[in-house]
Amino acid sequence: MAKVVTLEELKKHTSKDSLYVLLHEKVYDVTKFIDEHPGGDEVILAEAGTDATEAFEDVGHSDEARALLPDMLIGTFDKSSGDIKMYKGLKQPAGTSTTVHAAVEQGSNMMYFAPLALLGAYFAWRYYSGSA
Ligand code: HEM
Repeated sequence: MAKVVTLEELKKHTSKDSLYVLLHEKVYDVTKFIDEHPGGDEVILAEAGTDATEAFEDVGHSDEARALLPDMLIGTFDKSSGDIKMYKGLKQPAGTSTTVHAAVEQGSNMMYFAPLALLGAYFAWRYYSGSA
């Protein structure tokens, strides 16, 4: 029977000596595979202890790549064992991302506006002090 892996256990296997990867709520032991990974070891190590699903899917791994997974399967991830929302790579609930996006966009508008306002103030000051 497949094992249930907790967040705590996942976080214990984050080095090349023992490395677990979390993909689609399943946990894989990639320790033996890491040196053979065509994408290199660093990209997988960067996802250690977190949810690698989005990184894995963004690459568009082939069916051959996916066929390697069952051999490395340890078990399913216990979602109740940690705050899944803290996970990098997991989709935000609908709405949140647009709110965040808008806030970031507003922030960057301010970044343009602030120097322009200062420049305007400087020229206004020059104009008025020059004519006095
Ligand atoms: C543990 C599960 C993984 C397996 C079995 C796996 C397997 C493979 C395989 C077989 C390839 C060759 C291309 C293909 O067939 O799609 C590949 C490429 C690649 N993988 Fe993974 N991979 C895994 C996880 C990851 C993760 C978590 C990342 C993180 C970003 C990643 C990043 C890449 C990249 C960037 C390439 C492209 C390399 C290139 O074309 O230069 N892989 N992977």
